[in-house]
Amino acid sequence: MLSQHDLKLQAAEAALSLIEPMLTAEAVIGVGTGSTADLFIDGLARFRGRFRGAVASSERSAKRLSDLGITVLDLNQVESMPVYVDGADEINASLHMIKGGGGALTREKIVASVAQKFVCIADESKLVQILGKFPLPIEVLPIARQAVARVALSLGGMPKLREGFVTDNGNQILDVSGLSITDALTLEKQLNSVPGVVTNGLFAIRPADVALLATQHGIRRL
Ligand SMILES: O=C(CO)[C@H](O)[C@H](O)COP(=O)(O)O
Repeated sequence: MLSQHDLKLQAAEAALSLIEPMLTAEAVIGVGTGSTADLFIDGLARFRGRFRGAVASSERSAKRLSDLGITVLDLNQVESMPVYVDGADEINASLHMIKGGGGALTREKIVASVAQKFVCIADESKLVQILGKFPLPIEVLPIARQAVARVALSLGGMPKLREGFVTDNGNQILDVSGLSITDALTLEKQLNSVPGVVTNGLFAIRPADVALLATQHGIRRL
């Protein structure tokens, strides 16, 4: 029986096999945040020198990349990226996701938006029919915390401030539980239109292109 760590490693290795042909001297790889992304970063170090560098979606991933000798580029230095690889907290069959369990949702969304392909890596437990069991993170400007919380309540959610947590952008996170998200695209747009919301953790406007989900019997590709 494979542990969750083994499954995450399996997904990370599957992504490395998928992206290996994209590693050229000019290629910049977009790299996500979280325990599965960490395993991807560790494996990416094997290919150091075969690609230009990486753009990270968090300070944490940037440090891990540079500690392993991978060049970390600022997104402003990069025009295009063949691929962005990241984990998810939940993913559905439409490849819509909830992300931001690690608090890096805004930079994740920005880096993913520049990449040609978004590869989601996760263990199969992240696959759900309906998004929303995992509390939806919303990054908010501190001044807007209560105002955004009231909007979340009006939508049927239960917002909770992520205590003692500050994002890489200096903002706060509300984790909203109790939402049954049947139309992720509409909710993503609706929440992003609330003043003070930096972004929310729904990835439906820009879903994944491929999901590599590790199971006890190998990789399931969606
Ligand atoms: O969105 C994220 C971080 O903001 C992560 O991708 C998500 O939380 C999954 O993390 P893990 O790979 O540790 O399960």
